[in-house]
Amino acid sequence: MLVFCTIPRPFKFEIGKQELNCMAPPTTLAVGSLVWVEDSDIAWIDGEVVQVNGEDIKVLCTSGKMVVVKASNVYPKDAEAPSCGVDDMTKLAYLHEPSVLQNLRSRYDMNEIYTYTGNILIAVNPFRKLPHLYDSHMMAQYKGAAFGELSPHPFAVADAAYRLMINDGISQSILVSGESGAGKTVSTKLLMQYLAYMGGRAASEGRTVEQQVLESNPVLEAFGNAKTVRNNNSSRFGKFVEIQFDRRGRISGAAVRTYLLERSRVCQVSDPERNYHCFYMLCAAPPEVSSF
Ligand SMILES: Nc1ncnc2c1ncn2[C@@H]1O[C@H](COP(=O)(O)OP(=O)(O)OP(=O)(O)O)[C@@H](O)[C@H]1O
Repeated sequence: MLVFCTIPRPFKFEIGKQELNCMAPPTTLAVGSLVWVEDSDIAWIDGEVVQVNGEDIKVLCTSGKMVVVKASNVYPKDAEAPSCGVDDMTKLAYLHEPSVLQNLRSRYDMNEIYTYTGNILIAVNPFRKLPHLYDSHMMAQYKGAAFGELSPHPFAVADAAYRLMINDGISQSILVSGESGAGKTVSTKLLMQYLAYMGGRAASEGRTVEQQVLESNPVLEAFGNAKTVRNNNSSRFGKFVEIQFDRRGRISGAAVRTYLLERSRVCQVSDPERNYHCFYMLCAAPPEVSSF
């Protein structure tokens, strides 16, 4: 059995600063060291230490600005980090917030929206369609490939879970987490699409379970999704998707459990947000459907 759980989170950088600091090797700051300092406009900016005066560090930023910051607020920068980033952040010399963000940004600039941190997949929402990433050719490539062998991808996560389930005979779960609009719903659909590909039955066998699960999404979204300031199709409920497989690894059943629907939205919506899609669909439907 495979389950997915989508959990909306408040906006927060996933890996806490403290935790990351612990992972960074101790560094000595000296004149000439390359560092990251916090910036009110662009979050983090890199620069070079030009003066060390006890706890006070003077940094010449790449923007040309000179700042004085406390040594505890300065993070070392890896001068040898590849400009195209790394596909697994455990390869970074420093695993602190600016280094992680810089790596994600470098990859994003090259249309690489997925990055691993060990066996965790980080997805950066591209806010545009990238169909070549998800076609059947791509699914065929990930089928049976060792985790980490190909570029980071939700298909690799789904494939690893599927194979663990088949080989070890133990149920697997995939947790999809992120702030509103991060791409949880899209990622979950991709995972389901891949599992339907792996465990699906031939079209000749009639309307299959995986088809029914994928087709249930628009209905669930009509009643549980709404436009918010962060996302035009925001899920206002948590979702627990369970997919059951038979011994041969073919999908035999599925269950979708929903919880914590934001019920107050039905009677109270603040502009420019909207009520649940189903109400607008009913109003837009031809009279014979809406009077049904
Ligand atoms: N991998 C992707 N490729 C292209 N567009 C994406 C991708 N992921 C997300 N998007 C875009 O971002 C929008 C928001 O994503 P999604 O609805 O999955 O967010 P969410 O995390 O489920 O948000 P919420 O918690 O509000 O429901 C999608 O409607 C889609 O337009």
